[in-house]
Amino acid sequence: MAAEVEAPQQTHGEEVKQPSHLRSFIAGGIGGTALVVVGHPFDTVKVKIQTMTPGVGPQYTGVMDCARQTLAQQGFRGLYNGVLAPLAGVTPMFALCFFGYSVGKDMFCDADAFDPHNLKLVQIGLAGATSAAFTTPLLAPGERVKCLLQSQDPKNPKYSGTGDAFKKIYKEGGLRSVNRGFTGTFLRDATGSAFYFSSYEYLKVLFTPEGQTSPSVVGTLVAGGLAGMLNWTAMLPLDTLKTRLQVAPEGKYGNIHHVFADIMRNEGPRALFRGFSAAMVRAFPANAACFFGYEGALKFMDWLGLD
Ligand SMILES: CC(=O)O[C@H](CC(=O)[O-])C[N+](C)(C)C
Repeated sequence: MAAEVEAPQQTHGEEVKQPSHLRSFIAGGIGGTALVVVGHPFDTVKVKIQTMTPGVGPQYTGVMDCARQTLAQQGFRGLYNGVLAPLAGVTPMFALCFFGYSVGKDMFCDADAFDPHNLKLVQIGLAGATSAAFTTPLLAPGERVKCLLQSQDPKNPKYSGTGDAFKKIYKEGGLRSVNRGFTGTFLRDATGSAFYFSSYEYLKVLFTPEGQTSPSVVGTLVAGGLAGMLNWTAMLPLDTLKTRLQVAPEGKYGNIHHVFADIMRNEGPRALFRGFSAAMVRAFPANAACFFGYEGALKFMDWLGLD
């Protein structure tokens, strides 16, 4: 059942070598750094548009206008405001995510699961979903605080920053409150990661020219970008449920089923996909960069002769 990690696999006469857990961890961290470096300006634009108040402060007509105004007023640095926090959080999170995927391959993938002529996408998807077990304990409390800070009233903020929010939430409801949305975060990421990794492996094979073992740089970028978009398409409804649960006043909802019932009753299913365009605009370039960084790091470790 378990895939022989690092051992070349005989698949229709072709060798498919999977990176070890350690190499996956390192390359995943580098992929995560690339994701933040490329994705952060898109995130800045998204947050500026989301938080724009009609008639008050700067007004933007759309994504391009917001990017243009920010560049004109603050220069390139303006698009990278606040980049250190995601860099510190996302890099280890992606290292754990790719490590978890590697562990998942051992658990769910047959030795020939990566045979390019017969990819076992369900097995690869299960391996991808496994990554959520590794990232959720780190991510869920971070998401709870991030969502509270992003959604609070800027004129009457309850929290002054990340540390303050952690302290106040803990004081109000202990660890249970800090971890509110844990199950939602796990379900969201397990679903997204199943699509993320299985679609990436599929597209990687699709874009690999006959007789070669890997796609071109453009092939890797397109495969990564599309995998990111599919990840977000699959996870967005769960992301909406998780976020609503995490920012709700104490006692409003018991779990994401209650949030789902409430949304269906009062807003309808479209509300589950709110923020879709903003997520897509960021997803392609950010995840293209992520897989470019990941594959590049693996090649670099090969070149250095590191096992
Ligand atoms: C929510 C999230 O972190 O999605 C990742 C891609 C992205 O755009 O940040 C993918 N994954 C869930 C596999 C970490």
